[in-house]
Amino acid sequence: MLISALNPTVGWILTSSFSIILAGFLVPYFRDPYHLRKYPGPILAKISYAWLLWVGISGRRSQIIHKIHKKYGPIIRISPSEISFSHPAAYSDVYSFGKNKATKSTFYDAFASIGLTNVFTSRSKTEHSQKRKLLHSLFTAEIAREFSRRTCMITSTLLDKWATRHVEKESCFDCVPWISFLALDEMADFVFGESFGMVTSASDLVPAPKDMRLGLDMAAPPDEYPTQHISLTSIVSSRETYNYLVGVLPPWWKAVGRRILRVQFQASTIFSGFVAHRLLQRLSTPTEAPHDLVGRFLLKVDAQEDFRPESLLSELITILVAGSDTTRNSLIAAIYYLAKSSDAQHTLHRELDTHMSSPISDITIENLPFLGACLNETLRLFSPVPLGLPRTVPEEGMMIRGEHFVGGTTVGVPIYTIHHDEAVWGENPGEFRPERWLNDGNAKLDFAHAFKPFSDGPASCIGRQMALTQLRVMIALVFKRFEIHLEDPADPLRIEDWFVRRVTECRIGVRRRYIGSLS
Ligand code: HEM
Repeated sequence: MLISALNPTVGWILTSSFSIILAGFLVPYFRDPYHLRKYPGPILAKISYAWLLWVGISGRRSQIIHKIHKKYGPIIRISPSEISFSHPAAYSDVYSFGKNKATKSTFYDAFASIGLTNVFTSRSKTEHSQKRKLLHSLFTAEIAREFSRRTCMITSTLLDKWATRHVEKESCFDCVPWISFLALDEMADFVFGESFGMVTSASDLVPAPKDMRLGLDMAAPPDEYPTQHISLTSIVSSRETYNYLVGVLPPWWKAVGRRILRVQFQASTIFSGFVAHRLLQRLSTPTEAPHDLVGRFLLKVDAQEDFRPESLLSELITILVAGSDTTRNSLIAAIYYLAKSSDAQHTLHRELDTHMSSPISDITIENLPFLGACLNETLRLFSPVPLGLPRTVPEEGMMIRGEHFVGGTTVGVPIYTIHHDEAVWGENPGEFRPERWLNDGNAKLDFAHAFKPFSDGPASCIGRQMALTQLRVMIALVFKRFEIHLEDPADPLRIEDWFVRRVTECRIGVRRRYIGSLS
């Protein structure tokens, strides 16, 4: 009003701009192309993608969506085109195998590295199942068991370092960087047959090509171009932040997001160049009986003429991150919960002392009930991948929880929310209670329908066996060797929510229980 009175032209421009912007939000809302107007949700979420973006940026998406479900009910609208379901029964409707099931949404496009799709980013069902078939035999339970010996070795090196640096000095420390080194080293060993050496050097600085375009040139000899040292853990974190935030944006805003998040986008290129460099080094040292993923992959595709190293590179970029980020944060969470609950830690100590042999045997580790219960409870309570993995309803539409959704609608069931459902887990789903997983002989435990840390169906986690074996071994080794306490028992676990929940700090103290290393 004031501006109009002062200058009618400025006032007119402002009023018109405001009306156009408002119409831009309200016209799609009233046109309702996805027939979602009847579903409740925050008003801003119904008319604009800004709400979901804000929730993403806040780093608290899982808690906010969980709260919104409590407020508005089991089926809510979280963006103009997206619906979230909180009932565990919706999980199989959305994600299980089936003819007319939903496919991955455009959210996954942001995760495509070097311009090529991989098993994680393929949205076409046919392409996804081809890629999945090719990788399937590289992730068997047998391979996971074999790899557990390497996990033992690398973990024991880390625990030796803790013993000399922190037990002797009785000092508390942040275990996050250490466990980041451990998880990345293990994944490097699994993929390339050799760790990045981060645990040994107690540093995340690794050599990468100075010019990433050269690194990505699969024809360039890897040892002939100049390198620089990069901080691998910060590069991986920046890359994940970028992928997640650009992923949340609607397709026509993704280009803008890429410009705004230039620095994080660069991290993505640097990481791709680094992995390409490692892959080229690995390809230049052939082995006859390979025990790494690259070697096994090459044996498989040997007969195929159309093999391109770039397509293997694209898979490796994803596997290295998917396999390290998830296990790293899960292990830190397990350490935190056990350090906080002295009863649970003592029960675990007793079980490990009674049954765990040295050298560590895979079979004993697999059959330790309390260890298994601690791991399940961590994966439930922490929920390493917390969000409703976004799926697009196929053209012909689909039924979810008895409701029909039209083609193009995005749907998801937040894993964090079903992991905290009071109807399944009881009154205090926010508590760490490993006992809930132990059958006392009376109750029949039936949590499978509401326990989905690795998701379900054709795109569920391919590394599930690997992750479970690795985590069991690492938790067992850590607690066989040390008694762990939190520096400040009142400290909450500091978490940021991205695609994978990220622990930002966890300060602990360690006391020796066992002299020598178990490897
Ligand atoms: C605690 C550890 C882990 C958790 C909680 C976890 C969780 C998940 C989840 C929920 C998905 C589905 C994602 C989606 O549909 O968008 C997934 C997919 C995937 N995970 Fe894991 N993961 C873990 C460890 C691993 C490991 C160790 C590897 C590899 C070594 C791995 C490799 C993958 C790959 C390649 C996919 C894509 C599969 C596909 O789309 O077909 N993950 N993971």
